[in-house]
Amino acid sequence: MSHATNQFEYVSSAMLPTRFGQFTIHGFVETSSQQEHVALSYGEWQADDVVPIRIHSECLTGDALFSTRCDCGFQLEKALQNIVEQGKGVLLYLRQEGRGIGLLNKIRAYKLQDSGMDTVEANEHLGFDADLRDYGICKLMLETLKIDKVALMTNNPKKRKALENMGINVVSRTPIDHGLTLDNRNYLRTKTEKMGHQFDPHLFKDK
Ligand SMILES: Nc1nc2c(ncn2[C@@H]2O[C@H](COP(=O)(O)OP(=O)(O)OP(=O)(O)O)[C@@H](O)[C@H]2O)c(=O)[nH]1
Ligand SMILES: [Zn+2]
Repeated sequence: MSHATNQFEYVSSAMLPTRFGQFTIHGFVETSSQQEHVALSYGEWQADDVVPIRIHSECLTGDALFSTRCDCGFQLEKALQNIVEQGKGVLLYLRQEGRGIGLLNKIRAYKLQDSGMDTVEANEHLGFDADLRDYGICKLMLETLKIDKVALMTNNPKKRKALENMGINVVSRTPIDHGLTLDNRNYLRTKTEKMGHQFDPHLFKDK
């Protein structure tokens, strides 16, 4: 089965047992760039159901290498747990490393942050906007999985807006504020103050 749209294509699905439960992995490709993306689904739903989803942007360091410099790994784990606890849901795992600047540029940006810049200043110093991500593929992913209405796990209002602009019905938003560490406190504070992320400001009160 192959489902083509302008830019994205569904490729194939297979079972994916995980530490959290039995998921199915669905592969998609962005035809112009050949960038590969995946969605992990769990459980079953009817066409009219509100399905919990998490849109997660790739972070090799946080997702796979146990970094505490950001909150990504913690959020990824929590999202999969939440989905299993709710009995159904989908993780859309988008390969937009470093908010779209790529892994090696993220390492360059980290180096600048090591010498005092914040995450936004570092991106700008390298000549990038603070956030280059595109959520267009989510539409095909959700269509392929027969989902119209979603309960979105995020702290980032831009993701909600991106989905709504594509005609997806975002019925609710749940915060996913897990993974505050001493190493990422300033980073999370910058996301809240400069990028509009909806973290509880009390999290950053000086200890
Ligand atoms: N350019 C850059 N990217 C980063 C940095 N730290 C984490 N990232 C990337 O940021 C992306 C995750 O974005 P976040 O801003 O943490 O969170 P979000 O996905 O917008 O929002 P939530 O849904 O609330 O998690 C991943 O692709 C990470 O690789 C950094 O300092 N610089
Ligand atoms: Zn990260």
